[in-house]
Amino acid sequence: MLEDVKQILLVLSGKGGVGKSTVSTQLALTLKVRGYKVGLLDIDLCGPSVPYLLNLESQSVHQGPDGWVPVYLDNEQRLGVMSIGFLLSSRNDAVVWRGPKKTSMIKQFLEDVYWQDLDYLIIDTPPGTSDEHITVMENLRHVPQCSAILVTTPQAVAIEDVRKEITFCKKTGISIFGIIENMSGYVCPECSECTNIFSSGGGKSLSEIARVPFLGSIPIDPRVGMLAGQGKAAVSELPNCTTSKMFDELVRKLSKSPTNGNSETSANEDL
Ligand SMILES: Nc1ncnc2c1ncn2[C@@H]1O[C@H](COP(=O)(O)OP(=O)(O)OP(=O)(O)O)[C@@H](O)[C@H]1O
Repeated sequence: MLEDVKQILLVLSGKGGVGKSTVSTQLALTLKVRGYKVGLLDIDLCGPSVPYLLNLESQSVHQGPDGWVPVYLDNEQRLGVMSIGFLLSSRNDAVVWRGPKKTSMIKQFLEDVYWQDLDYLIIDTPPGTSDEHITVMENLRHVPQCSAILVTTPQAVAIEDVRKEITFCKKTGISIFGIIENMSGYVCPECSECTNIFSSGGGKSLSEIARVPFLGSIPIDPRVGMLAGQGKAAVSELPNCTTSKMFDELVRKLSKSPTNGNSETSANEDL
């Protein structure tokens, strides 16, 4: 079924809490708003946040004749979502599984969801390089239309972790579409002035050293934070903010790159 997907994007980060799920959901929502058919697969088995971010927590998936039917955001059925969160009876339930069970769940997510024809499948991953990553990378490394978007924040420790993620992609043979720096400065909701709280520019510098495309910066914007849990696209609700412009630009870059970023071949091997 993944053969029917035109482009697959793995959203990765070295550290937790850097905004990976926010980037995954806003990218999926932007693609939907701009007319594409999108799937969003949340493979964070221990902390699935996509059902909450898209206000789909009360939904559940069901088995159809062709596989699991994803949960759709609305009746248009242009954004389908799959997450372990839909299989748990309550948000407070914990998944306490050893590696082999996690591996088998991820394989089912990759093989048994009936996505139908998708323009884009976005895969939101847990932080780091865990069992879930290794399984997903093993299954997707030979899929030519798959590439990775790395999310970091400007702090040195997050940049160091994304450096490891670049090495991980190279070792597993996944091409890198580019790096996004999230929480790059704070936008005051009163005057829209941007203040660099954690500094900024680390993601761009790393992209230059690693010879990986830099896709843009997203500031800390409380209005974007408030969209979490509503399932609303920043490009529709806040069309003039920096975040919306970054996502629209990213969608433009993706549409120009029908298969992948081809950046893996030119990425710096000496990180
Ligand atoms: N640019 C931003 N402006 C304001 N708030 C943001 C921004 N990016 C993320 N947030 C907020 O930061 C919190 C963490 O974001 P998110 O859940 O996307 O991170 P994550 O990297 O996916 O975390 P985890 O490691 O738990 O999966 C959320 O409350 C989210 O709304």
